[in-house]
Amino acid sequence: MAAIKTVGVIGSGQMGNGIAHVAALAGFNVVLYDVSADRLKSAMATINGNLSRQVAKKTITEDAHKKALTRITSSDSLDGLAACDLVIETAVEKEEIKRKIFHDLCAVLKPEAIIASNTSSISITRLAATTDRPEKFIGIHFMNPVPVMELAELIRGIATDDATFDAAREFVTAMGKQIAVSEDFPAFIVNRILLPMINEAIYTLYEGVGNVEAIDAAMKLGAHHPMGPLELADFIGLDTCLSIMQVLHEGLADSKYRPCPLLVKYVEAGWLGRKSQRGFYDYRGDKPVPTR
Ligand SMILES: CC(=O)CC(=O)SCCNC(=O)CCNC(=O)[C@H](O)C(C)(C)COP(=O)(O)OP(=O)(O)OC[C@H]1O[C@@H](n2cnc3c(N)ncnc32)[C@H](O)[C@@H]1OP(=O)(O)O
Ligand SMILES: NC(=O)C1=CN([C@@H]2O[C@H](COP(=O)(O)OP(=O)(O)OC[C@H]3O[C@@H](n4cnc5c(N)ncnc54)[C@H](OP(=O)(O)O)[C@@H]3O)[C@@H](O)[C@H]2O)C=CC1
Repeated sequence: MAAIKTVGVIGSGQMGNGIAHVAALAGFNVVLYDVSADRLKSAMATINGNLSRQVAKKTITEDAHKKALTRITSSDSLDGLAACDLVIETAVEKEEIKRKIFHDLCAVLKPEAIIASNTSSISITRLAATTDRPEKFIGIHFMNPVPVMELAELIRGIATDDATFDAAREFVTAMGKQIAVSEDFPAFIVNRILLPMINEAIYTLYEGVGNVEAIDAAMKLGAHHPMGPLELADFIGLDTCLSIMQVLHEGLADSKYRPCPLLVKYVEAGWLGRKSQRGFYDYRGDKPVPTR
């Protein structure tokens, strides 16, 4: 299989801009695609800001910052991804949206290109089956924030071939990440363990066992988690948390994965966490304020 030089990233939200950032720093050419030009503009500003933060902390040089930015181009048309060797899909965690993206992508992408999904939970085999190349389809699950977290999970679908797996492993290693290989089960490894813990924290709040501050302090100070579970839920995005719990609940058919009704209500209200400035904390002021 030819070496990966140009990487497409679909979706320029927090994961898409993080993957584009780290791939460009690692020397890959990146084409960042999103449906809205405004979204792309704000993603490029975020990448620039995060690179500047690394320069200020002296973890990269100003020259590396400048070169990384020149390697990223943005496109609000899928045609912009035609020449990519690898395309990583990082759009919202909704299966029907991802299926439509893969259908449209296959029409423009060169036949030898690899397609990856950064999905947090959805079956790689099922997503692969919506493409014209299931053997060249793989799950590459980066963690948030991508520039900081050391891990990416690699998930083969039933049809993924060895050449695709090896190329994905080489790419992730070149990005400076460690790999954990997961079988294709709902939510893979990290989220199979992490999300039920977050969902339980929301039940703990729902049942009045503790308030937001007490629950987060308990897990930060009592279990040395870097963020409390409710702060982390806001950081991940409550829509994404709910989608992952729904995939676990439906995929494993066990009531222990039932999404907490309070999580459902927050998502229905459009309170999605940091990205909408309101979740278990209110982010509209100088510092986050617990809401319960
Ligand atoms: C849902 C899924 O599908 C899978 C997932 O990703 S689950 C989520 C997994 N992620 C986690 O669990 C994150 C838990 N939280 C943490 O590890 C830490 O709170 C944190 C690393 C995010 C921030 O750490 P902190 O000490 O509070 O903040 P801070 O000192 O400002 O930052 C530490 C580093 O992270 C960087 N950073 C923080 N937030 C960042 C962001 N959003 N983007 C890029 N870089 C960021 C900082 O630049 C800093 O870098 P250096 O160490 O090189 O100086
Ligand atoms: N958040 C996390 O901690 C992690 C998330 N993931 C996974 O990564 C993916 C993205 O998550 P995240 O970055 O947090 O989500 P965000 O909501 O931050 O970003 C999603 C982006 O996708 C865009 N989008 C929506 N529909 C389309 C489409 N049809 N084509 C292209 N782009 C589209 C959205 O645009 P708009 O807002 O305009 O709709 C938005 O810019 C999900 O599958 C999630 O499960 C994986 C690891 C960690």
